[in-house]
Amino acid sequence: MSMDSSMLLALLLALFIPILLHLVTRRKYSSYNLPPGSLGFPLIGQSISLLRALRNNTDYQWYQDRIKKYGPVSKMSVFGSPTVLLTGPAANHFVFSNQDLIFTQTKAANALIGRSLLTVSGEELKQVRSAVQSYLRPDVLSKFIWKMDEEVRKHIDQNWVGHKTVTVVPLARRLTFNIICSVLFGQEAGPISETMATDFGTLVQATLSIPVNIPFTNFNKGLRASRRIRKFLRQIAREREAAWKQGHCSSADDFFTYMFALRSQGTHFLTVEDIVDNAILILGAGYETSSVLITFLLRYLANEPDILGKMTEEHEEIARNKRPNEPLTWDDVSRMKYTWKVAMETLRTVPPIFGSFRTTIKDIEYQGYHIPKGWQVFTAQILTHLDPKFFYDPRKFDPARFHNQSSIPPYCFVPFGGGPRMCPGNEFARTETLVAMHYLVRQFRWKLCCKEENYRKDPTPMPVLGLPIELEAKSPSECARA
Ligand code: HEM
Repeated sequence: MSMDSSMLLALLLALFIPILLHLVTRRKYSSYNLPPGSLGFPLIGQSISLLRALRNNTDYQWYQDRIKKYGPVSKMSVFGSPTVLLTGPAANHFVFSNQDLIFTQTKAANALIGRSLLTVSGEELKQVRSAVQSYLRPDVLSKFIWKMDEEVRKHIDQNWVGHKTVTVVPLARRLTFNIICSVLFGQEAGPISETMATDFGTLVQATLSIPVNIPFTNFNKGLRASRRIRKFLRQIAREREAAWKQGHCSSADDFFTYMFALRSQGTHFLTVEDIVDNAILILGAGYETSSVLITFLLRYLANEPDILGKMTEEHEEIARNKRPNEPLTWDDVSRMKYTWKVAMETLRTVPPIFGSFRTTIKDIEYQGYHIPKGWQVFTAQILTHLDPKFFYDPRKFDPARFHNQSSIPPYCFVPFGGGPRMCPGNEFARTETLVAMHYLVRQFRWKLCCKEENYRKDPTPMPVLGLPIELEAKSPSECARA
């Protein structure tokens, strides 16, 4: 076939496939009132266009263009499935709470993470969710706060002190990974996190890849990393199980022992393999998201001297009541109220997770439109976070808007999602972020090396250069207790 004729064929296919698909869909769902919009090409649909918008950080405009064209409910096709984009707080509530919707995971994530909270359903889901959530609840976390404190100080001493410039993204990732390993694995967390850090980066990177196992693809690298992580954690879990059975460790020591103790009480029936898979989920879900928050806090604060000043005062006041080197307590963290408002404003403007996907388990209706069984529904957090109806002057970075949180209508501020699948790690993220900020703002001043550094969402937000900053250590009298 000549070049011209193959191009002609490609052009004809490009024209006719969407038309054909449109006719097939129309026929199959002739009695349905489907939302407006187009499903685009089979499999690809609007995925490339949405991913490109995320990468260029133009996703808000991308959604707005759709809303202008089709209204607040529209159909499209992303990540291999017909999908309905729903917008606004009522849509957030619907997606987070409707019982006919189940959590959607990419096929790649399923293969990489295994049989976790994300893949089970019914009674088993309730049991696993409650077990995982109970390990991350405030009264358990309050016992681990000294570990977070220790990890933050060690990290700062090793990676920040004595440096004139640092690149924040890799350091924030390393810090949050070390903290989560320390809280999940207890005493021997150091070598565990050393061994798994690189493989986890590869695994997380592969969760949105095309799930075809061809050598050297991201998916293939992710699978190999996931196998190594699983083998390593399985070995540790087995050792902990044996130690626990012999009474050599207690349920308060680490996540594995805690899960074995719950199992012995009949709270859940997970195998060692399942417990390992859930540990992989918690690690994967927890470290990158929190590192985004710390990164963007540092980015905003570099340009907001008044906000940084108020925050520093809050931390100095807390430090004044402590002995030198005394670790932070739960009570200290509860007093970091202004800092958490600054963090919430950061989460509003740069939510680490771009949206929530669910899959319908039967035909459902939303605002008069039918959404067939097996389709996805999707909401993007940024749509309510940047809507001037809910947040006055939404592009302005203004933590004061969180002074009166009851003025924010329900389901408008949803960085941690909502409903029964709301992030169980929200308190964990809050605590580690506040501990990290306590030591950073008291020990350093910093300037952005590149004032106009853009960021992309890949799919988590990330400054394109990794946020290099110039550091200046505060004098000992300025940070006597840090
Ligand atoms: C700033 C940090 C964080 C943000 C913004 C965040 C955000 C989210 C969101 C939006 C969801 C729900 C997604 C949906 O509804 O589709 C979620 C789920 C989840 N998060 Fe987080 N997260 C953060 C930190 C953490 C941490 C530190 C952990 C663990 C220690 C964690 C563990 C999880 C788990 C296990 C799920 C799945 C829950 C389920 O399927 O029921 N997250 N997170």
